[in-house]
Amino acid sequence: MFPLTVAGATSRRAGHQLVGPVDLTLGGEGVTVVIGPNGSGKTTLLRLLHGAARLSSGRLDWACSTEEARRRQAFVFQQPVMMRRSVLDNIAYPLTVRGTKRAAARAQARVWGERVGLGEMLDRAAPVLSGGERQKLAIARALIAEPELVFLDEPCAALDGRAMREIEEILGAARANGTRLILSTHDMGQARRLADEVVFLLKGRVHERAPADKFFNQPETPQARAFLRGDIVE
Ligand SMILES: Nc1ncnc2c1ncn2[C@@H]1O[C@H](COP(=O)(O)OP(=O)(O)OP(=O)(O)O)[C@@H](O)[C@H]1O
Repeated sequence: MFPLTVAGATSRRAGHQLVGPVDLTLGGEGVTVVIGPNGSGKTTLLRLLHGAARLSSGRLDWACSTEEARRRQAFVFQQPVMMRRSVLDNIAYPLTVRGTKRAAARAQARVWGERVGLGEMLDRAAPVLSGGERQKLAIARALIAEPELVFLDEPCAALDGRAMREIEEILGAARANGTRLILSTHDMGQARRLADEVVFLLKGRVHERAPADKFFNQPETPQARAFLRGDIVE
């Protein structure tokens, strides 16, 4: 499915350009972390790449058909939606909608639930989970169908250090397993820990893109330097 080639992509709403034009080529390996100030377009860009937001102009070309690419990717939303069923059934859901028999889907969900540290909670109702537990559920549910690419929009927003560390470990294991990850974060510590490369957005456009080492040690633009210092960048 890779590379994904994005050319002149824009997203407009009610006459306002939210994102773009964006030109990017994304290869099939590693972790891309999208950073930028509030409102710079991180969520919109991830949704555009995933096909969950409409392209107003420009192109988005996968190496395979768009339908095939959609089947091979998953998206973890900032506030994951939980069905009013057990944790186990929520994790199993992507398999059951793909036609896997219920018992097999639940057996596989048990494996993934344990892998993300929810082994003790599989029979609980999903809506009562804490924020960190919900994120773990959402990640297990995203990974269970073994997608090649997973988008995560602020996967650790409002989580404490321990929950963040656990989720980063899960993402590290997915990366080591060959899963391509594209995620947004406000947390520069997390960006440094996870990123192979950084895409820095400003006003809906890619302001700077670089390998993580280069971006964090020698950012090219004054805006990226200011952002990394924690200054207000608009
Ligand atoms: N459905 C929408 N209709 C109109 N404007 C929108 C819509 N969704 C997002 N926007 C606007 O588009 C811009 C980019 O928003 P987006 O949520 O992508 O930014 P972000 O970088 O993810 O922000 P944050 O860091 O605050 O989550 C913002 O100005 C936002 O107000």
